[in-house]
Amino acid sequence: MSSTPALVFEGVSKSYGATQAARDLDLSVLPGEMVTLIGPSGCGKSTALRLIAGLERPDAGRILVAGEEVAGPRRFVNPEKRRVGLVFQDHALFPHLTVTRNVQFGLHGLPRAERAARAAEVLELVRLGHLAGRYPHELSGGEQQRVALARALAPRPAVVLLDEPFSSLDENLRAQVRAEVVGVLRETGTTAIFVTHDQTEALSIGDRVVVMQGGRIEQADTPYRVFEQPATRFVASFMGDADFLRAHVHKALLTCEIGVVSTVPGWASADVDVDVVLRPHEVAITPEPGRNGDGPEVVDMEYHGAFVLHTVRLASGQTVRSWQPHSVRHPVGTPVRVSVVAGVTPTLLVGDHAVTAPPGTAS
Ligand SMILES: Nc1ncnc2c1ncn2[C@@H]1O[C@H](COP(=O)(O)OP(=O)(O)OP(=O)(O)O)[C@@H](O)[C@H]1O
Repeated sequence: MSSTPALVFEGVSKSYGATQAARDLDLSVLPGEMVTLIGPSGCGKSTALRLIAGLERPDAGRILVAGEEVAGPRRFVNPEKRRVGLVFQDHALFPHLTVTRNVQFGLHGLPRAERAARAAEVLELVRLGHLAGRYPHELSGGEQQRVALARALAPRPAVVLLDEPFSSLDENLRAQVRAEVVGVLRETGTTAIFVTHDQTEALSIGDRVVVMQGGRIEQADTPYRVFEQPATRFVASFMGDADFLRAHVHKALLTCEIGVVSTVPGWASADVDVDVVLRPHEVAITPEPGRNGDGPEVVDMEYHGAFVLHTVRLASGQTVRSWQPHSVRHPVGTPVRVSVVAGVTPTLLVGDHAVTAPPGTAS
């Protein structure tokens, strides 16, 4: 496999009037890599896709697809000339064309026999060969999405862009179609950029997750690091539930309102205030029946089926959340002791940024 990146963004910016939809984006995507793009509404995900597809021109920076500059200060390659395939949320199939003709649509440069052969090949790949003669309205939503994928793959693009491809499908179908689409992309070693609103989807299908906010990339990292070592306060709160407690590190011990949280190796000479990020699965609670005085107390219990989310109010008034297995249900009002699950190394923040070394030293 070539080591030339399938896609490169170099300092790419794009504004619409006063709105900076993409700010100085840098990203390099390897061939075969699957990248998920996530962030709140309006953070610039679609703009990033539109820039790659050539539906927008960057104001600054360069974009390369498979080593070829497709957008830059002196160059702009039209969408149809880029080696980029598109799959949208609403499938965007031509209603008056059969499945085969829809798939052949992107292959106009080829001789007729080759077009037919390639369309048949990609329809087999998405396991829809038997439905080649049908029209889009004769297909289920999941089948339509597989046709859209076949059409995007037919011209052998260097990158396939998928803009919320599963969001119009109902929840049960979504998991199945997602598995099929991801399977085909993996099987064919296709480089793919997925835009999604769904944190679990972003973490489960991405080799890398790119978290955006306000037109910027906050973190581009493996799913594990994005979740377990968020780079910023925003990433910590956006990718999963998180509570933030004021804390202090002294003599390499991290303490906060709930007591000693963990040791912080390498911080022996530090004496600093930080915020500690606690996720509900990292917080343990133990009932203290009959305890007197003010202390942590369950103020909410939400049953989620396999797990029960307990919200606990600490003496300071701040709340933390704790996931418990489904059989553990501490009713509202239960006095509890709160601690951090053994072995957890929580993320520490100074201001809005995660720190791995005491402030003022090289991290
Ligand atoms: N054609 C346009 N003209 C003016 N402003 C635009 C245009 N397209 C996007 N924007 C603005 O640019 C910002 C980024 O929009 P974009 O569609 O990229 O966000 P998004 O992350 O894809 O949002 P969503 O998740 O809601 O689809 C938003 O503030 C949006 O209002």
